[in-house]
Amino acid sequence: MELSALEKTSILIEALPYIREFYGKTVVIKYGGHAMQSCELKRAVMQDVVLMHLVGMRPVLVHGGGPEITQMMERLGKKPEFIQGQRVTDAETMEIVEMVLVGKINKEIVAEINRLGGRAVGLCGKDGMLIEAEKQSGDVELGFVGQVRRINPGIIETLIAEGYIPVVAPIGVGPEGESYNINADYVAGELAAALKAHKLVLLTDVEGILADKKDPSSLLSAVEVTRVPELIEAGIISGGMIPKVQCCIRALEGGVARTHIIDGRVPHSILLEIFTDKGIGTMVVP
Ligand SMILES: Nc1ncnc2c1ncn2[C@@H]1O[C@H](COP(=O)(O)OP(=O)(O)O)[C@@H](O)[C@H]1O
Ligand SMILES: CC(=O)N[C@@H](CCC(=O)OP(=O)(O)O)C(=O)O
Repeated sequence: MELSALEKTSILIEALPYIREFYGKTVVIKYGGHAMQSCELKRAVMQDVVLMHLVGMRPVLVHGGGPEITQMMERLGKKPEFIQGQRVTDAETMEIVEMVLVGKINKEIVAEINRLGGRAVGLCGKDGMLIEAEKQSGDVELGFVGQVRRINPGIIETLIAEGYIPVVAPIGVGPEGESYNINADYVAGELAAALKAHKLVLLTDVEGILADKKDPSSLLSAVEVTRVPELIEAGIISGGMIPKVQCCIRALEGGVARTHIIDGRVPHSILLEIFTDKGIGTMVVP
């Protein structure tokens, strides 16, 4: 469908209030591996990020890449294993995780944003000591799975101030310089809190939080933080959705104004979320 010049102009004018609302505001976007399915979708996400930046927002992208890590492990003859949604990460797996996330996916995203006219810089938690981490505590032994000890957002703030779009791979650095594999959702929540972001948007492969996982029409458009424990207890929120809500809660506690879980399979879903009244997906609210 080709739009007329007048239609294009009116779309821009309708976006004005939203551009004004978000001008100069930091928006952290978590781009999950399951929403990286096709080249077209990847490009649409990068276009959204470039456009946000061009109209004066300050997007920061945190990416995952779980399915690609799994594929690479299988190619190298290793069997991926997950406990409570987290990858069991021995030393060899840690090397693979770092190669795939930092060496491959991070650089692909940076190259695509730059090709589209943005100026992206790729980082992992080791750069500027961005993500200080430690071995995850708990009953289960997950090897080099880490938890965030401290975010040092200085390097991100410097890049934003200089007009760059930071792209962050979720690898943390330990006291001895060792690498830790951290779920990208947790990194996004902690980073949004440390940056006092205006908004956190998590892109995933479902419509949002569903009351019935098999029924997309059961989408919960808003979920209050106080309801989350009972939803987890009842098995309504499970698996990969648990880190996502936890990450939203962490961000809200850290002063982030709005947190959203939206469908990354819908082209330009970030723009639909930001530039329309409708709102899509689930908003996690205090
Ligand atoms: N209540 C729920 N509503 C929607 N999805 C849910 C729910 N509970 C668990 N899930 C699962 O969470 C998954 C999203 O998490 P995950 O696979 O880790 O995505 P990503 O790669 O985007 O981080 C969904 O595909 C779905 O299987
Ligand atoms: C500890 C842990 O599980 N880390 C994740 C890191 C990548 C990630 O979070 O990717 P998605 O956002 O695509 O799920 C992993 O190894 O798969």
